[in-house]
Amino acid sequence: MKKGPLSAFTRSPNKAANVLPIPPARQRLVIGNWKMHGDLDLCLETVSVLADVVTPQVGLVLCPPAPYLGEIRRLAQGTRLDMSAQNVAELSGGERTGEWSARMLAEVGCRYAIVGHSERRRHHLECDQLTAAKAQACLNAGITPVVCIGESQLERDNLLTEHILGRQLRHLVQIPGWREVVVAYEPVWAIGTGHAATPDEAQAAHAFIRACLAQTDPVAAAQISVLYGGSVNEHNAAALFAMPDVDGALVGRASLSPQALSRIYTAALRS
Ligand SMILES: O=C(CO)COP(=O)(O)O
Repeated sequence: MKKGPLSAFTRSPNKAANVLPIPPARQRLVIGNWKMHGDLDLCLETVSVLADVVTPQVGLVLCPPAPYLGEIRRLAQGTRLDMSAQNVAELSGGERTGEWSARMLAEVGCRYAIVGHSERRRHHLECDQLTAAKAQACLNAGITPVVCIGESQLERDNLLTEHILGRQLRHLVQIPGWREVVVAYEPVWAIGTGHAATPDEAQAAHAFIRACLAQTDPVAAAQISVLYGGSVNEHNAAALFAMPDVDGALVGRASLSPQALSRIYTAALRS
């Protein structure tokens, strides 16, 4: 299904009452999360290198620190590049100095927002409930949340990976709009370490994520995009993208090199 050239939207509707429609192909995405790195020069260089690389087949999303969203928007105008925020408030407004709402992100051209990144969970003590509330706030404003989940090294060592992923997903499926989210499997032990999950490890986790979601809605589970994040680079990307349940990548450090991000994107395009 992932790589089929035809989606349900391009086939003529099947009138037979007892035949399920063919689900649309999953959206494939490469997202470059700069975290708290970058500057105006990187905005210019990244858009210059990537603007002509993007095709409709795979989304390419730049996720700079919030102060640079306006600059990316200006530079990327008229291209197929999309933009994401790294964080968003769960509220639609109010007395919350230093926060911003999903509506504001939508207004300045963000199509996505990352929620529940392990660095937010660790340094800002964000929990599963708050992450789910942020995801719903995004959906209410017409933004697609990229919901990060993943286990720590200690949890992995104690064979708790499935337990942790299951808990994180249980909270997610309680929001009404969960079928519209993008999930990013980001094992904490792989983030910033240079040790990515192997393709088989990523595939096993992604299949488990889909199986968990299928307990609530099998059709939605088959259609949701599940990205892998954690030390993705231009050398390991193609093997990860070859896995049937890996629909793209959330790239950290390597996205600070526009050339590396371009090569990762090209690997996604060829998968
Ligand atoms: O956290 C990540 C992306 O959100 C992954 O970061 P790295 O690619 O630097 O490991």
